[in-house]
This record gives sequence, structure tokens and C-alpha cells, in this order.
Amino acid sequence: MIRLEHLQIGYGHCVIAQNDNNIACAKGKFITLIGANGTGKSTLLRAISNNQHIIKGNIYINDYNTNNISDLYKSKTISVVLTNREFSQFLTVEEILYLSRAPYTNFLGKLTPSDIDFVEEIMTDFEILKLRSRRLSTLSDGQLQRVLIARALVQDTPYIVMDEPTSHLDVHHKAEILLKLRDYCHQHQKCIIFSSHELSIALALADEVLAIHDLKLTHQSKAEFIGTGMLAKMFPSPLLNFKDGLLGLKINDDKSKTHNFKFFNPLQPLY
Ligand SMILES: Nc1ncnc2c1ncn2[C@@H]1O[C@H](COP(=O)(O)OP(=O)(O)OP(=O)(O)O)[C@@H](O)[C@H]1O
Repeated sequence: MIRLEHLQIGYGHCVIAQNDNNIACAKGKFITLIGANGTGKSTLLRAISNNQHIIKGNIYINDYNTNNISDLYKSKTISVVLTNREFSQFLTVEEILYLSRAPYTNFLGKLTPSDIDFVEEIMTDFEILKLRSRRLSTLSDGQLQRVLIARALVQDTPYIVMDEPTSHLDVHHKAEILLKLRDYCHQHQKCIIFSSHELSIALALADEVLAIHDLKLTHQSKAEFIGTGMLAKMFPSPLLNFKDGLLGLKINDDKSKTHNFKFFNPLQPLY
């Protein structure tokens, strides 16, 4: 379980988001984090993964306060896909994946046959076998994003946080990768928290929603969240309509001068 207790995140003394009630994110849940630009999604994900100062409150992973956990425990417990390129661009795809097994190797860093099989399995699942010998610096943004998602899975931790993991992917790969991640989360009882601006796909697939609006961080089941009508408040726009929990896009009909909305129901699975 990841627990957020009376958390305040932000910069200096400036709070950008806080949760008044305690929040618990359980294993086996595929949780989307949504909010308008600049509301604090990346800041929250960095805080959860212990890469960001917290103004107030506590974050617990498996009942351990993240302020007090060792690097080794952290690397076996939570993996992260952030948006910055914080690793050496000279590494090949295969090398960065093998390095992600480091928490499980002996002091010589030697991989076992089962480590290698596991990496091969993930490379196959995420269609990156063909990229294995390529240096990271030579990958397209979309290819790199698939590699970084694979890297987080190779680390094989119960908790995974991902900041906009599909932002560079084409529409086919967005749907495919999020479906794979959801199935992986359910099959292996992982807790995956991912931020996304792809509301329709994210809400169609997620089990639960973390939302940041008006400096408040909330956590609800998907159905509860949609029932609150919060989407319309989070994204006030004359082009969008969220009536009855349905996401609608305004389509101007020039002849009749009326505005119709094409609706997509995020409660319906995509397939
Ligand atoms: N290092 C920093 N110092 C001060 N303020 C920062 C810093 N990094 C981010 N901020 C501010 O904190 C707020 C939240 O930023 P954050 O990147 O977490 O938002 P976000 O919800 O992920 O945004 P987006 O959807 O645009 O990616 C923004 O107002 C941003 O300008």
C-alpha cells in the first residue's frame, strides 16, 4: 500500500496540492492521475518516488515512511518513469534494461539466466527487441518512452509511478501500452499510478482516479469520480462537455448553427 497522509507538496513554502483525507493506493490497482496543466501531477509523482521535497505530511510505502527507507529497499519497491532524460545517452537499450536488474544481482552485478530471460520477456512484450543494440541517444521520443516503461517493469517492483508514460506514443501504441500495463498490473498485483492528459483512454482503463484540482488532491473509484462531475470543473471549456460522466467534444454544425457533442463513455471498456 502507498499511503499519503495529510500531504502538502510544492516549492519552498508555496503549496501546490494537498490532501485533507488520507489516501491509500493498493496493489492490483491501475490508477490514473489527472489534472490540468501545472496542477502538480509531476511534483506528486516525484514526491511519491522520494525524488521531491515534501512541505508537510508523510508518504508511506508498505508502512515505511519514504523519508527513512534505504536506497536498496526503494529500488526493490518502487520504480519510476519520469519525463526527464536523467540517464547516460551512451547506454544501449539492452544495457539500461540489464542495469535495472541491479537490485537483484550479487555484489559483482552478475545477471543470472533467469534475469536475462526476464529482460527478454519484457523486451518481447514491449516490442523493443529490434532496438536492443541501439544507443538511447539514437531513439525517437516514442521508442525511448517504450524503453523507459520496459525498464520500470524489468525492475520488477510492486509499485510503479509513471509521469505521462504515453505522451510521445502514436494512438495505436498509446492504447496498446496502457492496455498491457493494466493487464500487467492486474495479473501481477502491481500498483501502477500514471499521470495522463489522454482522459478518454486513461479513464476507460483505470480502476481508480487521483485528481488534483483547486490545490486539492482526491482519490476515488472511477465511477465515483465520474459521478462527481469534477471533470467539467477541472477542464472548463466551451469545446468540451462532460454531462452525465460522458466526455463530449463540441462539433459545430454550420448549417443549423447548433452545437452538437460527440460523446465517448469512459466507463465502457475499449474492447
Ligand atoms: N522547480 C520548480 N520550482 C518552482 N516551481 C515549480 C518547479 N517545478 C514546477 N513548478 C511549478 O509547480 C507547479 C506544478 O508543476 P508540475 O510540473 O508538477 O505540474 P503538472 O500537473 O505535472 O503539469 P503538466 O500537466 O503541465 O505537466 C507549476 O505551477 C510549476 O510551474
